Amino acid sequence: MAADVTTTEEWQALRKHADEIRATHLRDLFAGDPARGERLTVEVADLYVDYSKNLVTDETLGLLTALAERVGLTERIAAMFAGSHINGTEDRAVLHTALRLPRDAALRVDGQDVVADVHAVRQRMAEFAEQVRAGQWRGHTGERIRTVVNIGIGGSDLGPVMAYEALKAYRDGGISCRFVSNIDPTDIHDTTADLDPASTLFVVVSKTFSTQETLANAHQARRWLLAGLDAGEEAVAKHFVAVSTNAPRVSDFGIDPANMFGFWDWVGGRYSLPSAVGLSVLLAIGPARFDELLAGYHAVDEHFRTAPPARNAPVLLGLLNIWYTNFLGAQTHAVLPYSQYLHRFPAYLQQLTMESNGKSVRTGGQAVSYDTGEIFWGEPGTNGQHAFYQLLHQGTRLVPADFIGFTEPNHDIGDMHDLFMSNFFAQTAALAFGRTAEQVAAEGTPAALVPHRVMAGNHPSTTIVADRLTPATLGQLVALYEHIVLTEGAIWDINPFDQWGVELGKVMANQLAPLLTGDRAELADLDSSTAALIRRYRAERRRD
Ligand SMILES: O=P(O)(O)OC[C@H]1O[C@H](O)[C@H](O)[C@@H](O)[C@@H]1O
Repeated sequence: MAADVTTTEEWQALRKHADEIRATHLRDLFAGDPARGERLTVEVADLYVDYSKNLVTDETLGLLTALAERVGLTERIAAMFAGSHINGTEDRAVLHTALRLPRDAALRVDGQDVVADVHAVRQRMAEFAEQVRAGQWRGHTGERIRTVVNIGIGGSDLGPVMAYEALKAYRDGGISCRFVSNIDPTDIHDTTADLDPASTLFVVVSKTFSTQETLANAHQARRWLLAGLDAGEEAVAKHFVAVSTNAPRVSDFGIDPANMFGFWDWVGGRYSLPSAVGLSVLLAIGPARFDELLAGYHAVDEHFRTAPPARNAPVLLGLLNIWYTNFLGAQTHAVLPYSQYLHRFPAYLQQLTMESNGKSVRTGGQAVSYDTGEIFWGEPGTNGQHAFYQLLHQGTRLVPADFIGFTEPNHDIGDMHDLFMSNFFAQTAALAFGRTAEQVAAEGTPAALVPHRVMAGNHPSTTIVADRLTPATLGQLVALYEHIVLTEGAIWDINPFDQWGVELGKVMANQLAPLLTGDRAELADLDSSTAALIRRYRAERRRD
């Protein structure tokens, strides 16, 4: 059993060192090292990562990488790539990296040729997508498919919707996508309201094919389709395909297994975008672009697998997050993409990071004695600037922030992109260096206002820049964050690949459902709050 990480000398050294850093300002760190802004950077594939505006010195980075070595991070990375069952509570390998291995790679896990399996599904997906995009696959009435509705939730929704939105500039082939996730009936109602069933294809995505929300939405979609076409069950085959690991349940639903695209239990839902779960994105952008997305992921996988910790971008960024969470007291982490196309990226990262590392039990079953799981949040710039940046600049909390931007816009209009990016560069500089009382006074500010206009600075950020938002750079960004998650999980000695905490709410919702639908009346065994709420609800719904 591994020792509690807080008892290691590396952790203790970092704790002591944190006191020194608290007394240091980024202004001094930059003044003392004119090359800092170029030195504390790392390039990974097409991403330029500048971590110089973080509250660290070379000593901090040395101590953090020593901590990583102490907990065996390098071995853990190797174990993941090799297909060891590092998801201990479910006794599973963790192999989302295998989804993006090139065709000529070799990986056998538990006796299976994983690369051959992955590429066989990719091939079927590509062929299907080409048929739909070319108008060879048509709906029941002979109409071309124009709209794809992805029905799924959690990892079966957030990855596809994020990537579809991010890659809108690469859409071709005449297919647009919509996404239904919530069991709130307004979601499917509004999403289908103006659609023509004859030209609509539903992609039902569920790893387990047992998720209440997804099944309820899929059943409603089927009713909507058959009513709209005035057709019988035979129409389903041309308008429904499934993505799942569970073939029997897919066929129970009435989808022909020939129209199912599989994946494997070694792909966690929140890591599943590069599997068949990305089918709706593939339908929108085509197989060649989808391959570029996966190649982008793979480039960062290779970097993570082979680069030494001190030059390894996901390792460095993961360790910085540990530094802020466990030594400097940060509670949250802002992610601020300067790209409107990345507007769902923070929501996607919330599941990736918080469902992965929101754990309080170590791999061996002991309770943790330290904070885990950062709280990720954010909005695209510049919208965030006019909303919550005030707190980042002058509030009392430490909020490390990731700024993500692109040199070239997807649509170049006048000087708008230059104006946009001037905000991007200005914000990280303003956060880091602020404005002193002397500077504010020298501008002629009335004395009483000076304290209000002082910007303390010293607010840390990391800047990630790529030339352009492309399928490849999107894959690189996602893989970067996936591996940051693994790095943090290794330091915290938790399993980032299970999600037992989501279960209780699901079980209880299933128990309560008959009380709301009127199939069961007895409220006596409920707590008084829940019983009163349901009594009131039922009275309003006139079920009593
Ligand atoms: O893909 P599904 O099996 O339908 O699961 C959808 C989602 O359900 C859950 O509750 C899990 O917490 C998520 O990790 C998962 O992505």
